[in-house]
Amino acid sequence: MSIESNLLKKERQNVTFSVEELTNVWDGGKEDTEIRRKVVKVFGDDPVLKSPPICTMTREERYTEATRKCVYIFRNMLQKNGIYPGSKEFEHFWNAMPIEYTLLIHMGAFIPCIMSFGSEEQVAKWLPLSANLNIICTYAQTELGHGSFLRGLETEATFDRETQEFVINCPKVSSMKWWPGDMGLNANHALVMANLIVGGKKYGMHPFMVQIRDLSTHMPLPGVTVGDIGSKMGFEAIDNGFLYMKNVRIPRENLLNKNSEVKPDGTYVKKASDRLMYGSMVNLRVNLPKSQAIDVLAKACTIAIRYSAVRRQGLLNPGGAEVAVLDYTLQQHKLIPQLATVYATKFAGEGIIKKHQAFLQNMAKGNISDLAEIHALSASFKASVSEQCTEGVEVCRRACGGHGYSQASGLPHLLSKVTPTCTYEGENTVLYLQTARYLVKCAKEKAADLPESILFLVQPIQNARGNITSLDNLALYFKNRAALCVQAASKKVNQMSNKGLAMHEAWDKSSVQLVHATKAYVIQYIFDAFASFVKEVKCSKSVKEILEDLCCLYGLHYINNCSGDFLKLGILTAHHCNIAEEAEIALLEKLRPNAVGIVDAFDFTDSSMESCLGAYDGNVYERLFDMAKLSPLNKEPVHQASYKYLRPYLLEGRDILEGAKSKL
Ligand SMILES: CCCCC/C=C\C/C=C\C/C=C\C/C=C\CCCC(=O)SCCNC(=O)CCNC(=O)[C@H](O)C(C)(C)COP(=O)(O)OP(=O)(O)OC[C@H]1O[C@@H](n2cnc3c(N)ncnc32)[C@H](O)[C@@H]1OP(=O)(O)O
Ligand SMILES: Cc1cc2nc3c(=O)[nH]c(=O)nc-3n(C[C@H](O)[C@H](O)[C@H](O)COP(=O)(O)OP(=O)(O)OC[C@H]3O[C@@H](n4cnc5c(N)ncnc54)[C@H](O)[C@@H]3O)c2cc1C
Repeated sequence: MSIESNLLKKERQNVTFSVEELTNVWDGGKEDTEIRRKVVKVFGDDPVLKSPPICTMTREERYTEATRKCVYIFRNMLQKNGIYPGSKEFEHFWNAMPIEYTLLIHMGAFIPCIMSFGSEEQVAKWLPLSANLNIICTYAQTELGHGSFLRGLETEATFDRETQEFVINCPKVSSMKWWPGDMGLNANHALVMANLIVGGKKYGMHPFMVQIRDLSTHMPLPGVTVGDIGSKMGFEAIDNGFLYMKNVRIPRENLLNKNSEVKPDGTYVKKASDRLMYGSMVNLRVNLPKSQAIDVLAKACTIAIRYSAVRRQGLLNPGGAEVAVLDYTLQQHKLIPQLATVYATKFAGEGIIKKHQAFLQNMAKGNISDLAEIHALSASFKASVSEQCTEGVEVCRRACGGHGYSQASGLPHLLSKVTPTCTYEGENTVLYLQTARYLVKCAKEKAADLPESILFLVQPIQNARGNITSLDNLALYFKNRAALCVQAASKKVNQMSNKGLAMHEAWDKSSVQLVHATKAYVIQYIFDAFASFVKEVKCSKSVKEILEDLCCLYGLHYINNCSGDFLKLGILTAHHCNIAEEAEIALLEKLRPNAVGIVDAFDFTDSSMESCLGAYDGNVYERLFDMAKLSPLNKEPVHQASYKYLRPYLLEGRDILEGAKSKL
């Protein structure tokens, strides 16, 4: 056994709690752990799902492998293994997915859309076809010229009463659809968001089913120009695409008409609120943070913490042995708070998923009164989590020194996967501003008219009592800060507008404070949700203590990073800030011996991370060497390019050196 493996073994012997029990808490119960492991094993054991490591493949190979595997998974594995939406297996299905996948927009964005925008007949027509991969459909909303400002979208769907068709057109280059996943190569249909025009009148954005490729030849249909947008920062396996449509005709029935309809005579009938058009985005904002950001940070923590426990560099005691870098307080200060972020955002996110499910049940009964609250919450939660996880993964990557820059560490892949979560499904700043709008409105309301999650905004500020680092007091600081920040930002908007600025100008001039206030609001939500979870969870004392420490660390780390805010608002004194700083350092020291145990509890398989630094056995150096040998550049002992371009000068060098030798 290598020295490094031995070090990791010793770390595990020193853990003071049951790793298996923490895994159960993380998964949502013992039964969930069993189900997850069963799903992971079925996928892991299947030889069809084996591929070379992604860092040894070209983009084309990665796209091909991911498509091959995903077609196999969605056609052959899901049903066979009882993995269907609503089942426990489905909840844990992400943990079993290959490291790269395609067809995600088809499965994860289009299918939910057809369910929320389609009438019963339309769902009956399109759902079985798409579930069986008989059609592949992308979600084509963003255009080359517009992504955030949806009222600015330019693609048009004009009703032709004569033929009972819609004519789809992208009037300018900037109007072509750009970015949608699965669109460049795989899709033969697109759910196109286009401006509906009937009898010369514009009715705004509506969803249309548009066939873009021939079903037998897969060739683009007349009027359709479609392709892959090219190499990106990451997502190499995914065919994000462009789609330029010129006079593409679709039948009238292809307007997804659950919420609005165009009758054969051209009458436009609105059946539900326009805002439900945005429902598919709320759905993804609620559901994607876990698999696309939180689990990504959890993997980065697993890699960085295991590696830091075996990487020895420098001395703590002069004259002593070299220490594992995890023993440095500064390394702990980088990495252990990231673990706290993983836990806080995961348990807060579960609360939002439950709230969203309750909203959907009410909506089915015609009640959408909670729409504004769930929109505000999901928008700011997606923004905050994506930001925290992206920053966290980069901290983990840099904490691994030089090896963190190598693809073999798995960290660049994780970083390039988490970074676009700040942009897709709503650019973060734009989403924060949406929530700000809601908060400013709420700040003017009476308590009786507000949902519970927002009541603190209008309630009197309470003073903390007792131990300043207790979870209750930390929760109170976050609430007080959020309330004061929202009130201050609202006040600024009002003052600007009272001075004579138009409302939109007053809003823009206050937008820095508005986004700041929204961040304060969502952090208080996340902290509060995590603290409530920790209080209520049923588990042993030792596991509870780990969770309490992580929760406290999450709060303290955040406060210490922006203590200026708490001081400015009079929530904390300089004395409090000193106590908070020392309390954080003490918690790092306390959690250090359990750090490897806490990441082990995530229970990621080695194959789900493809990391030479983060594998369970800690054999980092052998793995790095083995992976380097697999580099396509090492296929031959002499690479043709170096031979071809360098040889003349090397020969010169040889003659000089050999001449020098003969003179000696
Ligand atoms: C087989 C496995 C599948 C499992 C799937 C499970 C999970 C899925 C997981 C993973 C999926 C994985 C990976 C996904 C990878 C990539 C996906 C990327 C997909 C995309 O990337 S896809 C494009 C998304 N692209 C956007 O995201 C555009 C952002 N841009 C907007 O979203 C709007 O354009 C906005 C908000 C800026 C409009 O701003 P605006 O100021 O112009 O507003 P507007 O006048 O239009 O709205 C007036 C009133 O509507 C309210 N309102 C607005 N939005 C609402 C909403 N959502 N719900 C309820 N109410 C809403 C307002 O609050 C206002 O209310 P009020 O007047 O009362 O204040
Ligand atoms: C990997 C990936 C996958 C994607 N998949 C899909 C998909 O499947 N389907 C799809 O339709 N789209 C998809 N998209 C597109 C994505 O949804 C958009 O890129 C996103 O919504 C942001 O819009 P934008 O690009 O227009 O950014 P812009 O809005 O142009 O943002 C540029 C800058 O302007 C700022 N800004 C914009 N508006 C305001 C404002 N009102 N106030 C202050 N600042 C503002 C932003 O904060 C940002 O800093 C994907 C994108 C990526 C990167």
